[in-house]
Amino acid sequence: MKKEQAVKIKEKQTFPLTIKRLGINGEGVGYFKKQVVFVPGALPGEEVVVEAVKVHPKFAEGRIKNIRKESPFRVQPPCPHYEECGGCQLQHLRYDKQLKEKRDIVIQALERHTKLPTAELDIRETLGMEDPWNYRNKSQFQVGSQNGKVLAGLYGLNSHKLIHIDHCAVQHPKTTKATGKVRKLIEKLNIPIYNERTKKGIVRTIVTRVGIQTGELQIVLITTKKDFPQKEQLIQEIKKRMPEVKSIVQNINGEKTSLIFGDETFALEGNEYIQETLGDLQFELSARTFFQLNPEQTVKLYDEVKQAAGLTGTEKVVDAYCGVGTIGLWLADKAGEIRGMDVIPESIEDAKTNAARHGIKHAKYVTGKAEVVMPKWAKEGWRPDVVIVDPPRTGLDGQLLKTILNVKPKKVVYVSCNPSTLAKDIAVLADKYKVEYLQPVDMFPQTAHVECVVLMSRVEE
Ligand SMILES: C[S@@+](CC[C@H](N)C(=O)[O-])C[C@H]1O[C@@H](n2cnc3c(N)ncnc32)[C@H](O)[C@@H]1O
Repeated sequence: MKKEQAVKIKEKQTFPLTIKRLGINGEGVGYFKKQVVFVPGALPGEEVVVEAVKVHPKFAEGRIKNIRKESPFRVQPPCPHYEECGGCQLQHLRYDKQLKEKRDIVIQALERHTKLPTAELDIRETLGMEDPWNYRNKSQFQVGSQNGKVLAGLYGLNSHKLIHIDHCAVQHPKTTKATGKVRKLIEKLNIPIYNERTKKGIVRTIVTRVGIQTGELQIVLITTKKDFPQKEQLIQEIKKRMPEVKSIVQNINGEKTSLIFGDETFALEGNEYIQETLGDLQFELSARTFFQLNPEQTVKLYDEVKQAAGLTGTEKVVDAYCGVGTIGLWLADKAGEIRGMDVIPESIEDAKTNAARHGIKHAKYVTGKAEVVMPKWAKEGWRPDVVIVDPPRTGLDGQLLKTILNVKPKKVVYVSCNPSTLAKDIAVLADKYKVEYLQPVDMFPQTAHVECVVLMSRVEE
């Protein structure tokens, strides 16, 4: 029998659509004459009229023209920048439903990339927040100027238009307040702002991180050059007006790049780091180091990792992609030995300091790529019992997956911030590792992001 051909949607075509689910980026997903259509802002169960704005060979992107039947879970987004900003994708969905949809996003990724029977898997309810706002401990606001005014904020959704932000619904208010004060000082002192178009000027980005428990603030000025007019004045003014700032740091990025940080970082005033507390542990955080953005949820995430690892006090543990060593140190009282690695040298320095200050002697940290360091340890005959991985969104490198399969740890605990790469990596390990359970954790309420802790145990041979 001849296969039915999908009808091609045309650009600007308008058609009705029933939204079936949310896609990985939080967009509504529906099917029009067998073609998949992604519609930002549309919610499952809604009947919408959409206009096709872009047609690709395998899918189309649509824009809501009107909503014929609204989801009962649709709510008014509280943030005035929500429509144009693009930092959050789900503010228009009631929070308890966000948690359910995030679990569904994980299930969809597993169905797409693995052969696992998702209906039989233990996929737990997403762990959410009591108060899912103002949780982000770090802001990275681009700086721009308009009619002599200095602006600081984020680039708009799919655009290079800078959205000036004074209040952000998911940022901790201390970060936005501090950024606002620094922005005003830069304006007052007439310090040249970097222009994205002409590639001229000095100040590119203001990064502000707060220790939510300690109250300490760090300001990082990312500039194209080391020296600039009124630099000393700016430092003195920040010191005078913002006593809670414990660290003023400069990072130089003179490249024509969209990367935020350059390679050179140094303190201008105070320490190079701030301190933050998680549970009973204290951490030093340098400017370029990764530290979880939502400390309240981080405690839940790390407790889940600890429970999944199920250590008894003797095990050799790898904390791969360790950042400043947080996960390994969280588990240290139950581990025989911990080895961690990260590509950022400052993170490894912080990890060593953090271990030393807690008197943890059985943790060792090295700078390097997980996919290089793990095979080296294996070659030296060091075999871990438990491997914890917490990679960036790109997931695990093929070489690391191979090494895990070769060294045969009893357990792999996978902490993932991207369900697609998580599912692809699970598929590679699936013959030798049984997925015991998946625990989604909501580290980023109001966005489509979902974190997951997965326990996999080695199948007996
Ligand atoms: C999601 S963060 C996790 C950090 C840490 N586990 C935590 O909870 O704070 C990922 C970390 O992986 C590091 N990284 C990126 N690529 C890497 C690689 N190939 N090998 C080792 N570390 C890497 C980054 O510098 C970052 O610190």
